[in-house]
Amino acid sequence: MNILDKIIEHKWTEIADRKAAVPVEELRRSSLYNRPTLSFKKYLSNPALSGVIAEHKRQSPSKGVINANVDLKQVVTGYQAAGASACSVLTDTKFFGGTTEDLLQARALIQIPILRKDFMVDEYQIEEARAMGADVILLISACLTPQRIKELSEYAHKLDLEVLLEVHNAEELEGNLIDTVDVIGVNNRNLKTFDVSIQTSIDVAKHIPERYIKVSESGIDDPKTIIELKKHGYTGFLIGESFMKTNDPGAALKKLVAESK
Ligand SMILES: O=P(O)(O)OC[C@@H](O)[C@@H](O)c1c[nH]c2ccccc12
Repeated sequence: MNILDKIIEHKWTEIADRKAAVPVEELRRSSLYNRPTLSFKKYLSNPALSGVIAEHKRQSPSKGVINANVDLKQVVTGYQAAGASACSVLTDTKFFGGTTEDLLQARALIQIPILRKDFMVDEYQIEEARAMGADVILLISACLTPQRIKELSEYAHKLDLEVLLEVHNAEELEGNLIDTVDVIGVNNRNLKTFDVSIQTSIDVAKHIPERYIKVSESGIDDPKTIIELKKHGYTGFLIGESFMKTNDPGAALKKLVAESK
């Protein structure tokens, strides 16, 4: 079993436990559930912002512990102050060391869109994302059928959440270009093997229709890479590790953005 299969297998157990602990009606009663959401697309296309979706990530299955002493407040407020277009917060606990509490805390601290970064396979998780104060969810093509991507993204839209569709190749893109998907992200990291190559974004770029904002995800740590990706039409950059491994992630973002202009 590859790592993605293991994560998804565990997700179903986690979802069953969470549904039993907190019924969906209770999620819908939470104070953040009806807040007006922020448009991820709008923030990503604001030229006054950097295009960076800056990620809060303590650990990952591929890198182990990235930063054991992170202070979430310093990280997310630093990202916002440095011009992040949005913030991505990992909420998966078992594999990434994130929590629901992380997203709730981030929501209370920043005013830019927040992506709930998790492995979404069930509508209940979208309800949770709404109740946590997220604005956008991630749907990963590598672990969903086109039919499920359609259903989950329509569900997200009904709750006023936008959708970042993650693909890793042109085949995954095909059949998933539906109206309720808002932004296309190309993951440079293969979630089954952990291989990282920026070439993935370059290869897939030409298959993405013009109407979508293009985001390149993972393994970005160098201004030259951003400059190269921009040439291929990318205006969004999802970056975690290279910021999180420093003791001042906001400053690292500011430096990378300044150098890639
Ligand atoms: O830390 P990096 O290499 O900058 O990558 C960030 C982000 O792209 C990565 O965390 C990610 C992209 N897609 C995912 C899906 C699940 C978990 C994590 C991810």
